[in-house]
Amino acid sequence: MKLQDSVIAITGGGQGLGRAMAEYLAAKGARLALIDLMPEKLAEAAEACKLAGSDAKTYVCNVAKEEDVEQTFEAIVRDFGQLNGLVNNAGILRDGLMVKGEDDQIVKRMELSQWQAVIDVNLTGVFLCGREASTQMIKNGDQGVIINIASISRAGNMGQSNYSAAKAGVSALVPVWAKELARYDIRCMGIAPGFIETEMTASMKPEALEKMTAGIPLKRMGKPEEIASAAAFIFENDYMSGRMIEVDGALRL
Ligand SMILES: NC(=O)C1=CN([C@@H]2O[C@H](COP(=O)(O)OP(=O)(O)OC[C@H]3O[C@@H](n4cnc5c(N)ncnc54)[C@H](O)[C@@H]3O)[C@@H](O)[C@H]2O)C=CC1
Ligand SMILES: CC(C)c1ccc(C(=O)O)c(O)c1O
Repeated sequence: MKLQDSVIAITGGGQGLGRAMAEYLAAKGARLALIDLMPEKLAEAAEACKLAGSDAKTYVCNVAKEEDVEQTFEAIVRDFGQLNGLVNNAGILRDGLMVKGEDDQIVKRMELSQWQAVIDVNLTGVFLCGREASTQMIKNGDQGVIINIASISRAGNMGQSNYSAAKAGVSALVPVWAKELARYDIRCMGIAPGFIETEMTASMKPEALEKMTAGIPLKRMGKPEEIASAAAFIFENDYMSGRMIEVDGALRL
């Protein structure tokens, strides 16, 4: 798929990896539909896309709410007249051990609400956006690509029952959608990033950062642009579908 003039929706496009992907794809001529909960962050990200040389519109939407997602994707096609890509990137963390022995007691450390919040956004949100984006692409007869952003945590990371389960789930959806949607000229791929430099990691204590990077074979965190260039590669290569690309500096959990 040519990125020039294609219309790509990015969830969680207001900051972090979502914004980095938006700016990168904008510089390659893609037109962006940025979806997020935070209107101020969306406005800043859209401005950055315009500075990068392209068009961007913003949509305030909770990806975990069916009605929000339906209205958003209808609005995107109304505004742009087409939809060629979706990056399912919005995600949250609510880490905690499942249970812990404390004194003589076993304490439940991960609340059901903590589990459900992550499943709602990171798994159900991906399903809802994938379903609505593909519905609009098919209705409109648009060639399309869906990219699910997973994580190396999909392999199972301590303290992340909720997050690992959701990321394993969105990885499993990749071959399912690749098979179901191929007949409509829609491809589906996933990216599983390792530790990437973001505002969150920038605010970590230097000792903690050093300890974390020491465990990465390439001895550094990834850069947001390295995730963005993987996304661009997927959009531009029409024979890629149904697979995960791991961008993690060779780290295995
Ligand atoms: N930063 C990292 O090192 C890694 C990140 N990832 C994944 O990459 C993706 C992006 O991560 P970051 O940029 O670091 O996160 P971030 O927290 O900086 O940005 C996430 C964005 O998603 C939005 N968002 C959250 N819940 C939402 C909802 N219900 N509806 C709409 N928007 C919502 C937030 O407002 C925010 O703008 C996530 O899926 C994360 O799991 C995976 C591996 C490593
Ligand atoms: C444990 C993995 C690599 C990880 C680390 C940090 C974030 C984040 O800040 O959002 C993630 O989403 C992760 O998957």
